[in-house]
Amino acid sequence: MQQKAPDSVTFSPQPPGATAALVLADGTVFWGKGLGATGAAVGEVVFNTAMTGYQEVLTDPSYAGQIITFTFPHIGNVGANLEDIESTTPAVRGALFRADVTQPSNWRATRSLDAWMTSNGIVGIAGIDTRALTRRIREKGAPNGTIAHSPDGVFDLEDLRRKAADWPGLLGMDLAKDVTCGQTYNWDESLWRLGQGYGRQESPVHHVVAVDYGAKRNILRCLANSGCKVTVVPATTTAEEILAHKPDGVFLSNGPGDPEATGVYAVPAIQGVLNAGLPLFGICLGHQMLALALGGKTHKMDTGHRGANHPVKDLATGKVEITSQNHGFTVVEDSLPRDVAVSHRSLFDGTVEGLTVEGRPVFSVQYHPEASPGPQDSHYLFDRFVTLMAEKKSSGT
Ligand SMILES: NC(=O)CC[C@H](N)C(=O)O
Repeated sequence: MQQKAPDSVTFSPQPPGATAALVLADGTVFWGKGLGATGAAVGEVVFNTAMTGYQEVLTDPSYAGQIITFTFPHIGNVGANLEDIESTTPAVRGALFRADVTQPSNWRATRSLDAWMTSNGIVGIAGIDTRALTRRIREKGAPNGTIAHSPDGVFDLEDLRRKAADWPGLLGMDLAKDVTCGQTYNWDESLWRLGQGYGRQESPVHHVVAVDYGAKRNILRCLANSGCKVTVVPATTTAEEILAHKPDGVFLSNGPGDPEATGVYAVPAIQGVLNAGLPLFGICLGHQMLALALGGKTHKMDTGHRGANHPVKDLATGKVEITSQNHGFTVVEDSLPRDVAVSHRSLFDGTVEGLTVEGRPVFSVQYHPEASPGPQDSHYLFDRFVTLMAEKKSSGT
């Protein structure tokens, strides 16, 4: 959310030993101890309530343009490894922690979180009053802020404040273009992991084209493990190019930024795929852009959903799933055309969490059935997609 810069600000005094600061657009300063990369980065300050999986969270490309406040106080205890990553190049702008990051204690750790953040260019602060910051985000919405780590303890607070105030904010921002893949490739787990054929499907049954708006790896892995050959294509791929791969189904990935902004080029492609009658499955940004392609609207939430314990009701079965979430935009229910039904709903705030389309093999969810991190209650959705592809094939249409 863009904040208007106040005319003059009195900054809170720098405590002795403070080597990092989060400076919000309105001049509020949270002081702490720097870790990870040095320097400054601007972004929207959000919070995530997950108690585990910090490395997956920090590497989720959907966090491009955002600084994450971890509400769970002890982050970094199991260090960092080469496997628990959702992308190779983290897009997050910074990370805020309550407790100091200690030396890792875990057999899988190859380095400390601090060292891993440094080598990945992520600026961090420990010792932040994350409760106060989270309450502020809940009360006033996600502010724009600058995170700065300066080992010599020298800060130009007004410059940092102005950077935050001048940043245009996520509304209207297309960030998928920054995190999508540069070229088409086939998902192959063995390319990503050491060790032979880990999770590999020897004879995939269906061919899925996955449009990468900032896809988390575990989504591609879940598709592959459900029996799919997965061809990953860049965000700007047209409908004709997608259809030229002769897929059995098309998947629309998660991703950062404003769905309307990315939708400028993604929606025409999605509409082309819809017109071809192919089975289609969307997650998070993919869900939001599917809604746009069907004629609906999205809007920015006051407080987004970021965590690993969000209850969602499946309206068809009445079952409640505990879900992993990370989104700041949502589909406007009233904007949906008559043939589009809400299939899932958040039990936190009643917002739309899933869509189905009457008479078409098309569905989407706002949350993350691939978890990473989080519970796997919603994994059945990958099977649902596979079933739609199988039915389409056997109907011969
Ligand atoms: N995880 C996602 O795909 C996020 C979608 C979108 N950028 C949002 O914040 O709502």
